[in-house]
Amino acid sequence: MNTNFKKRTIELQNLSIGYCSKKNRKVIADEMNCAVYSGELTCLLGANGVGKSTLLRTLCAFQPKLGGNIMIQGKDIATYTEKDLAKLISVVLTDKFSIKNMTARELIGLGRSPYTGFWGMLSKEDNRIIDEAISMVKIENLADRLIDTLSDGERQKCLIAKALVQSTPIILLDEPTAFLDFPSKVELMQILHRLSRETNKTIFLSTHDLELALQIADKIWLMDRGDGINIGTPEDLALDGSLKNFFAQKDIIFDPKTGLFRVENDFDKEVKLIGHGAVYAMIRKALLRHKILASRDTESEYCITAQEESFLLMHKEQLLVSVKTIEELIEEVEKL
Ligand SMILES: Nc1ncnc2c1ncn2[C@@H]1O[C@H](COP(=O)(O)OP(=O)(O)OP(=O)(O)O)[C@@H](O)[C@H]1O
Repeated sequence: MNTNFKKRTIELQNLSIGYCSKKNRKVIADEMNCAVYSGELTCLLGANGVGKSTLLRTLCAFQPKLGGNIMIQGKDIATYTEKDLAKLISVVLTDKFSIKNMTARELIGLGRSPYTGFWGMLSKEDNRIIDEAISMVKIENLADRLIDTLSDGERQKCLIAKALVQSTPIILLDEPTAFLDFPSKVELMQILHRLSRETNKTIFLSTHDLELALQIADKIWLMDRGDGINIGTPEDLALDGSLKNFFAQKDIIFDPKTGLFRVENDFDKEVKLIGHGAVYAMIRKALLRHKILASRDTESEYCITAQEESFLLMHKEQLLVSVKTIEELIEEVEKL
């Protein structure tokens, strides 16, 4: 992809975000200087309460900034009218809402209102765009259902389709994968990634689905209360140690070799494991979960040999037992 094509569509200049009441000024994050680019899927990661939703709400002007500037396509956000902004930025937030007597298709159709006016009739072209979004998010079966009869995940998909029909160059989403089952999470992230590539849209979303974000996002924003915002490709952040430090927590290890997180178990038994491929990896994984370290490098009197159709448990040279499943193997090793 031609990188010149990427533009700084959202720019944070010395931005300070938070909440202000008559008595109180609560700064959530400040001195933010960074940009979100078009043609990229950018994922915002951070602990609960760090300010991800606050940042997203501030970037779409749903709540006032405390200081600094937000530039959208090179112009201060304050200079846009509400109507202009609706043609520039579509937003999916996490706020719960209740709508009676409206079908999913009608709700999605509201995404066209910047072009039709709220009560405006949908044109043939509007309906084509709505059909396209419904098929992109794969909710054809929900289109005629009433919104308040849908599950949280189904509703979330409708809101995403509504954002898509708004046909804006920028889409902001607050935890869009939160209510989705795993295949739907993967599918949605892939749709958003593809959309950013194919249509050069700027897509910026917050998520707690770390592994998915690390695999699919072009850029990651790590938001931290103390260290501010650290930005890079998932791979740069892995190599420079940022991810490791960011998630440094007891029992969670970021493995830069695989680029994945793993749960670090203490173990209280060690067994030598001979085998290879998926069987080796699965036995090792299952035993680790049971606090038993098993690897080819382990020194132990006990040894498991993974064969084609059975697993042999040996003590020195003597066969103790031969079993067929990992479940049986775990039972036997736990007896040692
Ligand atoms: N209306 C409000 N007034 C004052 N403080 C608020 C308000 N809304 C949120 N906060 C506080 O601002 C901080 C950031 O909240 P925010 O919802 O942005 O975090 P988040 O990173 O999105 O968290 P999560 O991952 O749990 O959704 C939190 O400490 C929260 O309690």
